[in-house]
Amino acid sequence: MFNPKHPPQNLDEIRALLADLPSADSEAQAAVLQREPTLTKPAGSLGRLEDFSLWLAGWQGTSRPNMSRPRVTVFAGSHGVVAQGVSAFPATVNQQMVENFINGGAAINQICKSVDAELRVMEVALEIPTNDFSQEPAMDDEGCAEAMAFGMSAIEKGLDLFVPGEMGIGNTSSAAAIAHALYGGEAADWTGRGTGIDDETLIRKTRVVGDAIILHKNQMHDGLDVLRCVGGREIAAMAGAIIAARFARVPVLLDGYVSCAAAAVLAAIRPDALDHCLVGHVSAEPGHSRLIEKLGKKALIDFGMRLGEGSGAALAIPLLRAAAECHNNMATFDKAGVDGKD
Ligand SMILES: Cc1cc2ncn([C@H]3O[C@H](COP(=O)(O)O)[C@@H](O)[C@H]3O)c2cc1C
Ligand SMILES: O=C(O)c1cccnc1
Repeated sequence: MFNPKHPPQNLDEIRALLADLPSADSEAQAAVLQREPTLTKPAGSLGRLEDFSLWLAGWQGTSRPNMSRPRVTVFAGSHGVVAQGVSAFPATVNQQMVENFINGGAAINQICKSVDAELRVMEVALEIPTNDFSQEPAMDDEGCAEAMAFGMSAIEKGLDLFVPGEMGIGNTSSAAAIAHALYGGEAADWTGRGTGIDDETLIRKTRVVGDAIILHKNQMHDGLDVLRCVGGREIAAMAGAIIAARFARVPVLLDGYVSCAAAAVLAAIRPDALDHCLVGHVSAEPGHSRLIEKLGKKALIDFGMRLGEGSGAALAIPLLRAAAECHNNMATFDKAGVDGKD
C-alpha cells in the first residue's frame, strides 16, 4: 500500500505499487446507478455526463461526486535532448515560463481562473537537464524514481480532480519516443511539430526519436524502463502523480500528448492502471489522437490546442462539474411531481 511518508526509492518499488492499485468504489457506483433513473429526464439523456458522474463517484469513493476542488499542477523539467535541435525554442524558456506561471501570466493561469481550479507549479530539478536520450538513458533508475516520488507529493486526499500539466522544452520528443517505444510503428507516426518546428527540424526530430528507440531497445523491458530511457523528470513526476492519485481517491484528467505519454507508461505495465483517468482534450499534435486510441479513451473536447501546461484538460473541467451538479442536484420525478414514463 502506498504511504506518502515513505516514497519509493527505486523503480522496483514503483512496480510493486502498480501491482497493488485500488479499484473503484463499487458501492458508490451502485448508488449513482440507482439514483440516475430517478432524476427528471429521460433515462440516458445526459449522454456522457452520466458516464462522468458515475466515473467521478467511483474513483472519489462517494455516492455524490464533487467538483469543487480540482487542481492543476504544472511540472517543469529540462531535457538534454534539446542539444539535438528538436525544438523551436531554447531551454531557457523553461525557467522563464515558471516565473510567468508564478506571476499569473501564462495561458494556464487564465484558464484555471476561468474554470475555478487551483494551479500549482513544481520544478523537477529544473536547473539540471536530463541526459540527452539520443546518446544515453535520460535518467538512471533512482533518478527516475525520485522524480516520480516528487510527483506523488503533488497529490492530497480531498482533491476532487487532478490535472497533470507540464512545461519542458523538448518534451514532445520524449512523448514521441515513449509512444514509439510502447506502440511501435514508424517514428514519423509519433513525431510532430511541438512548439512549431519547420520541415527540416521535423526530419531531424523524427530521426532522433527513431534512433533513440533502436539505441535503448535492449534495456526497455517495461513502461518504466521506457520512461527512464527516453522520458524526462516532469514526465516521470506526472506518472508518479497519476499513481498517487489512484491511492488517494483522486480522479485524473489527462491533458495533451506529453501528459498522456506519461500515463501510457503505466498502462503498458497494467492495462487497468488508467481506469481512474479520462483524457481532457485531444491535442493538435498528431500523435496524440493515435495515443488516445491506444489507451482506449475518448477525449472530452477537441479545440485544436497544442500547448501543454494542462491547458486543454483544465478547459474541460466545467464539463465534469456540470455532470456532478446534474447528478447531485436535479430533482427526482417524485420530488418534482413530474410524471414518469408511461
Ligand atoms: C513560451 C512557451 C510556453 C509553453 N507552454 C507549454 N509549452 C509546451 O511546449 C514544449 C514542448 O514543445 P517542444 O517539444 O517543441 O519543445 C513544452 O514546454 C510544452 O509544455 C510551451 C512552449 C513555449 C515555447
Ligand atoms: O499536446 C501537448 O501536450 C503539447 C503539444 C505541443 C507542445 N507541447 C505540448
